[in-house]
Amino acid sequence: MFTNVTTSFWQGIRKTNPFLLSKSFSYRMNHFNASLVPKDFRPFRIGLIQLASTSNKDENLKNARSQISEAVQNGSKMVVLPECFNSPYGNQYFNEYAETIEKTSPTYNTLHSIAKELKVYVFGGSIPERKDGELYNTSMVFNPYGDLIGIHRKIHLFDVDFPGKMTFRESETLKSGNSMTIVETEFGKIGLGICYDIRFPELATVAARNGCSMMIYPGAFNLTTGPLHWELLARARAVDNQIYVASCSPARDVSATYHAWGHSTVVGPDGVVLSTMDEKPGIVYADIDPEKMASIRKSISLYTQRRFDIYSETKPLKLNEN
Ligand SMILES: NC(=O)CC(=O)C(=O)O
Repeated sequence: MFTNVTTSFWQGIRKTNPFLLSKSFSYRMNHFNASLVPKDFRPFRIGLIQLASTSNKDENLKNARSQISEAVQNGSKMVVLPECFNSPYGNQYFNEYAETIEKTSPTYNTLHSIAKELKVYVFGGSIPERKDGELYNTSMVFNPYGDLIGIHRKIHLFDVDFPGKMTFRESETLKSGNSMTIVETEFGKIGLGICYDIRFPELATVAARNGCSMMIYPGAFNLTTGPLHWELLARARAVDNQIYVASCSPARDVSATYHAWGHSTVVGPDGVVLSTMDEKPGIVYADIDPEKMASIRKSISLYTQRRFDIYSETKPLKLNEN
């Protein structure tokens, strides 16, 4: 009843103000809890491309194009590719496959043209990037006009040691990025991290406090860390911040030197897995809905209950030196 009265009041006003005829305005007017979500957040479908990456870059780029095309035909307005989607993942490959980020480079050129032709936001997984004599693990984001609207260089490098199981030291070949990345889209602001970045909750929290409705993480966990933490971390970042989280992995290739976990996943702002899959090639779809975020934020009001007076100051942990 209350909603009807409000709606007819605004319908009268809209006749006199063209701005109020905008899609954006009517979406917000019809959504009772819109004040609980970032003001630019709109509904859309996302498609995570769990690509079967090989050692053949041209083949990977062709395959990415055909999978993105399928995702767009199925209604995706935003697509995500996996970490190192156009090369094998490993220190021994980064230098050979690295590209500079410029219009003539094969991956830039392909992602730019896919985005433009298919009119879709492309979160281009990541590639080994060469810049000023250094190598980075870098993600490019293109809007539906084909413009490059974001570059994220993996901040936290994957240096881990599980004795007898797996050891990986990205820092042997890569340099770490030095800045956070938030891209502005017509569906709202999206924060971007690459794989190991998901383990650092501050990144997602700062992005969420800066108006991001979603974090996207191209990633390639493995058969040791995947079953342990892949889903847990995506759900944790979502529930901590009451935002959407999407993690996009390559499909598993048991003939490669690194075996990706797969299981690309989208988690809702309530921490529940919305959509996921196994380790094979495929596409994970999810409908991203501001109303769902408003609903969980209304039920559990973390945003008004935080006690910054108690814990706003954070300092690095001091460990014993010996
Ligand atoms: N590959 C990564 O960067 C991270 C990973 O596999 C993990 O954190 O586990």
